[in-house]
Amino acid sequence: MPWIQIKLNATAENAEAIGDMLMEETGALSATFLDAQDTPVFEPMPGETRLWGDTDVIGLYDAEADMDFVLNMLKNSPLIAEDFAYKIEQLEDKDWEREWMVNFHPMRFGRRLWICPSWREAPEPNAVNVLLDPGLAFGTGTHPTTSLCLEWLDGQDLVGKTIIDFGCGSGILAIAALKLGAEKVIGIDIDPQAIQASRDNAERNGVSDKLALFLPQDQPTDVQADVVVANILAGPLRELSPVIKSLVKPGGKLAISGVLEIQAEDVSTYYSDELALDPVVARDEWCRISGYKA
Ligand SMILES: C[S@@+](CC[C@H](N)C(=O)[O-])C[C@H]1O[C@@H](n2cnc3c(N)ncnc32)[C@H](O)[C@@H]1O
Repeated sequence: MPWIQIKLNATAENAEAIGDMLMEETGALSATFLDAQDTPVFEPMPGETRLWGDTDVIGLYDAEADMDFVLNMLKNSPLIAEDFAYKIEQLEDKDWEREWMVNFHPMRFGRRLWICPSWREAPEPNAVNVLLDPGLAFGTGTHPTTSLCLEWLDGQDLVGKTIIDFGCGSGILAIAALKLGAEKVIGIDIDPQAIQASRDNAERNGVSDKLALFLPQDQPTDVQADVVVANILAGPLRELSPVIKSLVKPGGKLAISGVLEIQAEDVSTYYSDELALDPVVARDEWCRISGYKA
């Protein structure tokens, strides 16, 4: 079925009310919010909607909808100025949630490791290939923080090691570690969709028996690993630093990412008391902090 959409500009204060109005009073099938200025909002919690100061609201209708009626309702709404700017567009029918798949290609990280979309052919069948479908979870390798972690993992000797992937998302780092020879990985994530995506991807790669997945409240206590990776954000990395450091065995290694380059010095201070830190590695505006626990 083709669709028709109307896009109008709003603010963080009135965007949600306009979205509700489009759905409740004008018959929109969905209302979505788009940053009008391309300002990044990093990782909302599951179920949380964070809006930008300058937000576009998009109402989606089926192609038969009477857009004159919709416009009339909008013009008479106290939420919207009478001379508001809008754009109406016809959309082709697509699987929108999966649209990003078109641009997801096999990518190499470090020397040995390839991340390949599960629906494409692996270009180097003899390489260490991770077949991935992130589903609705974060982690395809295209984000600099993921690529920094993948390259770091590729540079480690993981054979026979135990790994903890804190904030596992699609399971990309956990599965890469297993394919690089790790004996066992524990993946932890606050998002049940991430746990599901990690489980599906582990199965796809034939490593489910070596990957244990937990929501944080269920994670085993008193575990330690040879290698810990945590690609979350500066806030949780600061807050959870005592926990994350305690997960690293003496003699083990840690890599954290999800940190902006300008936050690196500050975040490092939360880890430098227990780990000998390597030089920070940056890519675009992001970076990786890694270290060794004596
Ligand atoms: C940036 S993604 C990283 C995904 C994947 N590991 C990668 O490197 O691409 C961060 C993941 O951490 C999870 N996360 C955020 N805060 C967390 C917390 N406090 N405990 C566990 N997981 C968390 C998010 O749900 C998300 O799946």
